[in-house]
Amino acid sequence: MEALLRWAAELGVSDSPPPPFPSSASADASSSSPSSCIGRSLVVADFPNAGGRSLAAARDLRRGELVLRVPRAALLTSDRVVADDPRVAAFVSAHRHHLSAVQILIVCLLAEVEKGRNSVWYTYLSQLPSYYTVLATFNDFEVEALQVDDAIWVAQKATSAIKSDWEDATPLMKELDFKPKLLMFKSWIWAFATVSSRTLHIEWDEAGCLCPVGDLFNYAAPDDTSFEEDDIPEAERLTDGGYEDSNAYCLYARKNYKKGEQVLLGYGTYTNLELLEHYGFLLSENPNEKTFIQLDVDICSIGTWPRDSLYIHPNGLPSFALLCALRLWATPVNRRKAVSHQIYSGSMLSTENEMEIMKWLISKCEGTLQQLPTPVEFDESLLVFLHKIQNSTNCRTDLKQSGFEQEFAVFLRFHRLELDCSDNSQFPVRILRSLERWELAVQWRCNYKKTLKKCISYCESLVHELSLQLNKQ
Ligand SMILES: C[S@@+](CC[C@H](N)C(=O)[O-])C[C@H]1O[C@@H](n2cnc3c(N)ncnc32)[C@H](O)[C@@H]1O
Repeated sequence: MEALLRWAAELGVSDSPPPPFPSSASADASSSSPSSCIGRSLVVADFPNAGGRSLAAARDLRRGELVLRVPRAALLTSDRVVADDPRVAAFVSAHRHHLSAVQILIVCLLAEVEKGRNSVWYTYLSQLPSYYTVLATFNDFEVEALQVDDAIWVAQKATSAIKSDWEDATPLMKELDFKPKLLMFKSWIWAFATVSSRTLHIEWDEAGCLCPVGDLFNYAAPDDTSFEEDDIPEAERLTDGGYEDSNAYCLYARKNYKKGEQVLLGYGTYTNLELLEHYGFLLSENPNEKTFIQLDVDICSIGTWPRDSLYIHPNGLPSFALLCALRLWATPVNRRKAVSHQIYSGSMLSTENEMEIMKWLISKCEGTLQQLPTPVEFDESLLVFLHKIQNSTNCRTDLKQSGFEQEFAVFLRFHRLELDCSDNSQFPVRILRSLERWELAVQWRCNYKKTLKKCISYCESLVHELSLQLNKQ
């Protein structure tokens, strides 16, 4: 890490704003060491329960302060790799018409990996994670563990899209004479996940750029109230950053931070499945989470609401659009036109109509939960077990006590492995990584089921209230 921070300093990456007057230059020079690009506003720190390696405030930071500036010379982009290497340029240009911007960036990244120590990006590349947990890395066992059809479909689609991207780009990589290891799908997935989880947006390339040091910020959901944005007028809201006229990527503090606190970026508003797909993690509390249930086509097509607006919020409440669609759907066909203004304004139509849709939602959520192979309580205990077994020094005993011997036997069979923990030996690395992804899948489905349960409770209490009202009438 020190080597990366030194290398980045040489390229002009800095966490201190450029001095406003020449006289302050000496003060700046004394506070930020040339051996590191950070230290004045940020330090590298580990947050084991909040994303691992990241950047923390080196001092109290004020909302809106520039915390990191990464000049264009330090950004790894396709055009930079191509400009530095005429051979790569020639081959890429011959294939550009049939490859996407992301495929080209992946090939450029792998071309730099291929160069090893001869790459100008070697110091940066050496600090990249050696593996990822994005959905496309999930094997069949881990995908099945998601249990919910929609999520399984998203995972399978992600893998097949990446596979077809890899197949399309393979002739170019062969022309570039990549080593057999770098031609493998595994290497492509690694490079894809690097690009997917670490690039920042730039205007001139839709694949984005890899931003050394700037890619060490972990994520917080953008409308997290900790960002203190609620009472700021839209026009004054601060963005996390972007590429600016000053020819540098500039990143700003979105809230006040105390010294030592983790400084977070809002990469965008993602559901947990999207976070898992693009970044390989999920949030136990995600304000942007959307829980979708299977809806008949007559509900989906009843109004003008897009399908992705018909969902359940993390607190169990149906989305505005879902509520409106159900109210309209539960109205007799010949009355629908007459009530449409009420529907679109979001008003309840009648106690009976509201009771009917609440009861429908209860039975839909109950039916969905019943069809899933395991109840939420089982998933919760499985999560405790999976967490424990990954850090276990005595897995045979831990396994016996857990009651998950059967599930674990299926897992081991999938990996064609015999359990041998008699000598307290650790699991092989590939098994530990699979356990990590299995845990993520169970975490995802557990959150899904909890939301459906919350929806049932919410609807039940509303039905109760409404029936009291009906009795009074
Ligand atoms: C841009 S990188 C951030 C730096 C990264 N932690 C590292 O060590 O290089 C994004 C990755 O960090 C991890 N990450 C970011 N925010 C996270 C969070 N809130 N919870 C868990 N993991 C997170 C995920 O693995 C994600 O793909």
